[in-house]
Amino acid sequence: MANEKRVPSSSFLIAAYTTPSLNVGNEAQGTNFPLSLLRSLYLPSSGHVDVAAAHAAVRKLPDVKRKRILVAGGAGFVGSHLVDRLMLMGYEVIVADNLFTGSKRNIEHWIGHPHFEFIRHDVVDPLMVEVDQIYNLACPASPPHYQLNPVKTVKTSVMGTINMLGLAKRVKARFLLTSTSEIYGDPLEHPQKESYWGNVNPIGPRACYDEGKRVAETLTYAYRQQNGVEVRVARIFNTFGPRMNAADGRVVSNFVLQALSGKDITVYGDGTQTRSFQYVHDLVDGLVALMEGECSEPVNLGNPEEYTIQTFAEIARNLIGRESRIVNLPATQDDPKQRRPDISRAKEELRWEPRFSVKQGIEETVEYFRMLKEAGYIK
Ligand SMILES: O=c1ccn([C@@H]2O[C@H](COP(=O)(O)OP(=O)(O)O[C@H]3OC[C@@H](O)[C@H](O)[C@H]3O)[C@@H](O)[C@H]2O)c(=O)[nH]1
Repeated sequence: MANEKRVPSSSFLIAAYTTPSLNVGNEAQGTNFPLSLLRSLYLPSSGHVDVAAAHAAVRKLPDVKRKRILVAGGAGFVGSHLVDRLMLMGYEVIVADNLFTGSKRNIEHWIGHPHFEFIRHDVVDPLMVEVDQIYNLACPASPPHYQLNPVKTVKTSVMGTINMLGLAKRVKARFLLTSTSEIYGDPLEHPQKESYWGNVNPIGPRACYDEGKRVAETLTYAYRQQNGVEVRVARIFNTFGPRMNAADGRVVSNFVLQALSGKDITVYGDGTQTRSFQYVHDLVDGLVALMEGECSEPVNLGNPEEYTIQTFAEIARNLIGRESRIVNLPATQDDPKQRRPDISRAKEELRWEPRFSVKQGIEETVEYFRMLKEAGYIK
């Protein structure tokens, strides 16, 4: 693969990109693939690519095992990585996405594949398709994006989840909700276990997302109880990686892009707030393990490696090796002060835990954004 021959400038990156044997996923769960194969789906290549002629090879499954899977929000950052994995595993995948924060570019390498279908669709409207499983990832997830139109964010979480659950009920599909660590709000318990009920300001600027996802969880268990729908709930902690929207506004893409351009690295507040960051391929492993497994309780999916935002800014600057200054801007309202998942349930029930360190993930992400810049996709 072309990118493995490149010699990136930082010694960290050299180590990461000359390890061709690195795999993602879990062999027993069929999610295992070489990292180099996944990279080939998101690292830009030079020149023009005939996408229809360039589909990656997918596993051949017998008809009875080839599930039909709907991924709502499948053109987004996490959704598109999930789609890659499900396609490579040999399933038939339908992506429904309104392309509000998602992008066709994230899935264009599957367009024209006989196992793949894209529907431009907003989940606030009902959808009827025959499927065996539904992953509901449809919702803006970055704070600046979800706060842009808070009413729409609530509608997407609530009506979108009702529509997807209604579909699951009608076609007897298993349903997975991607919930969030944000349902714990500004947590008074640390680290956060699934049994913690949270500390959410119901009328603050984050409420449209936090409360929207809390109602989505309520709806999920109500459909289970009332209609016998098979449900799964993932509470996703901060996730980063290739295909984050460059204008996303979340901390990892902001810091990496700022450091790559030699601009100021913007820490909101005093930087003592903490987050725990997981690399996107680990999350995808966890989502598939949850969907395929037997656990119907909510499950935290995150990497317990916790950093203050100030330290994280220093890591970004040191890793990328530019002369960026770290500057402190005003804190945002209701910003959670600490966040770290307790992942005992995921370990026990799904046999899942993150395999990428934050450092490895950041190296991969830096390389991704560096290549996007070099290819002229972003400034
Ligand atoms: O440029 C920036 C961006 C962000 N930050 C800070 O970095 C921390 C993380 O902020 P992010 O915007 O990346 O993400 P948050 O943790 O606030 O919310 C996230 O939570 C979990 C997921 O469900 C969602 O992806 C998102 O809502 C916050 O303390 C934020 O104030 C900066 O200091 N500078």
